[in-house]
Formats: sequence, structure tokens, C-alpha cells
Amino acid sequence: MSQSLRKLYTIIFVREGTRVLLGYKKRGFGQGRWNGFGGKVESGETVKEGAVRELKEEAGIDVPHQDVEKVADLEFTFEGEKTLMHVHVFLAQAFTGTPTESEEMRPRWFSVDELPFSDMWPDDHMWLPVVLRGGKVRAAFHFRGHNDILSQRVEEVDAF
Ligand SMILES: Nc1nc(SCCc2ccccc2)c2[nH]cnc2n1
Repeated sequence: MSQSLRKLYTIIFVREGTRVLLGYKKRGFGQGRWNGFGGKVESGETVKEGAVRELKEEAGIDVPHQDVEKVADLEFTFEGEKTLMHVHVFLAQAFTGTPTESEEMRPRWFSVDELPFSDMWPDDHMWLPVVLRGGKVRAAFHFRGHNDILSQRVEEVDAF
């Protein structure tokens, strides 16, 4: 895939013991689904900086960069569309601030054993449990629309 059609995105999950902070996407891409916090990486910032920025903007939460770890590398393509979404997924284990609703996201804590997968992207149950138990995942999913997965590749990796 030529580089120009690859777009960089981030998702960051905040974990505190057996619970994980998700946000309900109120508008835009992925609206109506629970997800980590994230979005496009802006020019002039690293993907990790982008993840930390989005968490602050979308949920009012601050995480120190040293407590933010890369846990998954995902690629999403959509039938009939040229762009490839390259999503860098991060996990933060320490944070400051109180989760606060924003225009984009309504934050809520979930038990890691009771994630709302029926209200999340259909690929998430294939990789999120792995990263929440300390694993690292490289995966690619080819979608028809936003609900049907036509093909997928999911592998656990030792390190990024
Ligand atoms: N969990 C998850 N997230 C995304 S998009 C995340 C990146 C993003 C993009 C645009 C706005 C905000 C956030 C997915 N796409 C297909 N499956 C998926 N699973």
C-alpha cells in the first residue's frame, strides 16, 4: 500500500486494576460504540504524544508518558475505500484527573471481564482481551462497511 493512503491513528486504554476506562463515541467515526480514546495523529507529534493528547481532550485524563505502553498495532481497510487506517494502541496503567464527558466521548469504567463487545467494533474481542492481560498484538482486518469483517489476521507478538 503506498504510504500516502495510510493514515495514522491512536487508541489509548486506561487500566486501573481489574477495570478499564472506555468512552462512548457520541459523534463521528465509530459513533455509538465504546472504544478507547483516540483519533488522528497530527503532524509534528509522535503517535504516543497523539494518544496522550486525545485522552486529555476526550476524557480530561492525564497520563505520564513513561506509563504509556504500545500494546497493539492494527491495520483496518474497508471494501471500496482506498485508505488504510494504521492504528497504534496504547495502554496506560497510571493516570491523574477525573474522567469527564466531552463533546466526543462519554467515559465509563468497565470490569475487564465484562466489556461491552456487542457495542464495540466487531474486531475488538479478538485483540483487546489479549492486550488487557499483558499481551501484544499485531492484526489486520478488512471490513465491508463498519460491521462485517471479510478477512482478518491476528497474531500475538513478543515486543514492538
Ligand atoms: N477499537 C477499534 N477502533 C477503531 S478506530 C480507532 C481509531 C479512531 C479513528 C477515528 C476516530 C477515533 C478513533 C476501529 N476501526 C475498526 N475496528 C476498530 N476497532
